[in-house]
Amino acid sequence: MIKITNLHKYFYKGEPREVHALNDVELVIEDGEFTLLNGPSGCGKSTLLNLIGALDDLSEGEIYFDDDEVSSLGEEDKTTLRLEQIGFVFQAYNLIPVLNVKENIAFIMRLRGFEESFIENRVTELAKLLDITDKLEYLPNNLSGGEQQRVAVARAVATKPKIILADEPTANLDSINSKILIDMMKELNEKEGLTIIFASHDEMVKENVRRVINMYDGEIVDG
Ligand SMILES: Nc1ncnc2c1ncn2[C@@H]1O[C@H](COP(=O)(O)OP(=O)(O)OP(=O)(O)O)[C@@H](O)[C@H]1O
Repeated sequence: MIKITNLHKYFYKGEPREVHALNDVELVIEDGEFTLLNGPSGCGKSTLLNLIGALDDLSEGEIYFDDDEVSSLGEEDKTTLRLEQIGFVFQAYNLIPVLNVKENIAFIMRLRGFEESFIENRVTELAKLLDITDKLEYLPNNLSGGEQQRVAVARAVATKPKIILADEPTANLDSINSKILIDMMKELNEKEGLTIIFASHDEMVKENVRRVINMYDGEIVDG
């Protein structure tokens, strides 16, 4: 469970233009949720996702992963938390261009020292689920955007993290590929019990998630 209490985030753009990007956010996200942070550009979706993912420091408040309060962790523990418990999917795929699809999917598993036999099986399993089995030897540049994003999802879920944070994952995809991606993520959510949190203003995502958290001007309006 993720529990967020009294969360504020300020950015300093040089005095006096201080940005209050998140304003007293209170939120509980249960294990296994398939949830969207929804709202207009600038309302704070990415900021909230980055704080949940321990990619940025909060200004005030607490974010709990079960019993661990994230902001009180040292840098090393935050890195471990990110590596072991969270998978990230970004708008810009962020695949490693010199590694083929198989190596990209295996990347975090290798970083964490997983057994080669586990890695082989997991790559095969995910490639099947995400329909990229015939692309495993390709370099990312030779794939379509939809395929690249599916590789990014496979890489993010490979180590079986508890949570996937997906920031505008469909922003560069057409509607057909967006739907394919969302359906595949839904299947992963159901099959592997992953908690998935999207930040997006894509209607397609909105129509397919189970919970919509509406944000406006740094606040949670409902959801
Ligand atoms: N690094 C930063 N420095 C200064 N201000 C920032 C920074 N990052 C975000 N902001 C500001 O914080 C507010 C929230 O931004 P955020 O990117 O979280 O919104 P968003 O809802 O994700 O928007 P979008 O849908 O356009 O990605 C905005 O006013 C933005 O300009």
